[in-house]
Amino acid sequence: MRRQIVAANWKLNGSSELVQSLVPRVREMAASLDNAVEVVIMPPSLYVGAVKGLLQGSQVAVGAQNVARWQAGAYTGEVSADMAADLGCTFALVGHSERRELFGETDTMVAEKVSRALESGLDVMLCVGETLRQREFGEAKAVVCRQVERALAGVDPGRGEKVVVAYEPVWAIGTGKTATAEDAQAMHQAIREKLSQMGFAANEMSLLYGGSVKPDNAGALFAEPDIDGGLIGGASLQAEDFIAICQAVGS
Ligand SMILES: O=C(CO)COP(=O)(O)O
Repeated sequence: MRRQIVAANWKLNGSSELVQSLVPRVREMAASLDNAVEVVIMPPSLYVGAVKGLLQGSQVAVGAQNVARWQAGAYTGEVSADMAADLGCTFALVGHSERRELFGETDTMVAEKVSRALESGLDVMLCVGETLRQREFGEAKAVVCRQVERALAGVDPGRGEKVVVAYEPVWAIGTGKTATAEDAQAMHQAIREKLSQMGFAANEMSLLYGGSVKPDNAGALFAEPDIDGGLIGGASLQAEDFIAICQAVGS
């Protein structure tokens, strides 16, 4: 059974005040959702404990936006997958394009982080996506499939249920430009084929779309057969918008 998931990536946004005002509203509205969507909040790691505390007894999950390549040691400023799991996270976002571009994360580092997250019992939300230039050169599918292959090369294909892939075209993130539902579907299909070639039970795996998802475009994206939910940046900071996007799954 393919999971339907909508995840909030707060990125470097938030405060104690935002946690206190937003999380209870998401919790309340998630409880009244009439679909089976899994809702995940991924705040900056310093707020994970506070967010988790406000979600006790709720089905809304918490995730880490990033984990270290190491589980412990002299790595100042890092947060490990073990620590995220210890604080009640059930997901780790790995390989976001902002991490790849701004923090120099290579496919090798992404693969190491995938391994650490799985070792810690977390579900991995692996982000992949092409730049505008790569798309214009007709390389989008090759780039994305290579990212999938390299990130998951060390993962036992029998563990596919622990892996979610989020396709986020770099040119659509925070720009207001969304991939058309048809283009996104075509890429999701290519990702599923790649996963299948790698030996994963690809039809059982959940593939999310991210990049300027808003309440007014979520329905069309989620109606596509290979798009199982979304990874939401800006719109996840507004309770109404985020919940409207959650409601668009399966509707
Ligand atoms: O990067 C994203 C989620 O991880 C998408 O961000 P936006 O929804 O702000 O475009």
